[in-house]
Amino acid sequence: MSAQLIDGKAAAAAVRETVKARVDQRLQQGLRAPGLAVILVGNDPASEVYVSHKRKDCEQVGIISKAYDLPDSTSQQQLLDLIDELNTDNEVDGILVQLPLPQGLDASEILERISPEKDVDGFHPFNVGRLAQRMPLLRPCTPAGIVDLLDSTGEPVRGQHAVIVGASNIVGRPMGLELLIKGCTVTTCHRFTKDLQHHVSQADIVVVAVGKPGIVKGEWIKPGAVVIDVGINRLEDGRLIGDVDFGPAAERASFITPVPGGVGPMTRAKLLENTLISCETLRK
Ligand SMILES: Nc1nc2c(c(=O)[nH]1)N[C@@H](CN(C=O)c1ccc(C(=O)N[C@@H](CCC(=O)O)C(=O)O)cc1)CN2
Repeated sequence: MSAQLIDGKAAAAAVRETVKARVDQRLQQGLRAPGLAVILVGNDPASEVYVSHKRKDCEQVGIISKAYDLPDSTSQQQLLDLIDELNTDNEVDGILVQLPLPQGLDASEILERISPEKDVDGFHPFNVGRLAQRMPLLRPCTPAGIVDLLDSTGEPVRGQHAVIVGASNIVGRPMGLELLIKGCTVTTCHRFTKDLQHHVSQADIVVVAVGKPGIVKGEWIKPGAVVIDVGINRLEDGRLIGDVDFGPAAERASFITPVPGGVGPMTRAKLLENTLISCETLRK
């Protein structure tokens, strides 16, 4: 492997430390700790793991997390009512609804019900619109974390050709908006893209967020490119792998994120940062 690994765990630890220092300062000033409501509906095993990690992260930095573990049978109206209640709860700065939601629930309607200033996932159309207009307030956590990881390499980002594989609302689309703000020329590939290899092989920066192991082959990577792998795929033997063929890609890339230990930890750290931003600047 010739690429340097981008250490998401270390970067996330640094973000947590900054958030914790600020929370401690608030407490010393007699201010309340930030509060985050974490809503989990159903029993998707991966979501249960992510939510429990998020709750532990909160504890570590002094954010008060309130747990709402709801059954699979929760109705759209019950979830909307809970969000209405949390929107007016003065001790709640952030509301997070873990995705995916069970079938039958309309995630768009639910996410849009969250007050934009409590939307710590940054998924509300208001926050996406702010990002699109280069005036971000609460930024979607995964793309915001990736920007920090790119900056941490010390490589130039402005003027680079970034190719994003995957056009989801959570990652691909806001990633494009973040990279436009950073001054990249952005290409977004998706399920109808005709020649994925052609686009990926042109990229100085490749961000892959599809959820399909091996969708990007190592030999497609332009020598010296920076590779960011957002995919988290669990194999039958329990191992986690990304969307990119890691070994061959690492032979060609200058920097690459590992899975696990790359983008995932930063996604969680950015949630803490957003909760602090909401508490300190948006809800004062
Ligand atoms: N409401 C949200 N739902 C979902 C989001 C999101 O940002 N907001 N993103 C993903 C899942 N996700 C966060 O919720 C997430 C996934 C993975 C990790 C992570 O730390 N991964 C570790 C490995 C963890 C493991 O052992 O399974 C790593 O990559 O090192 C954090 C957050 C979908 N839903």
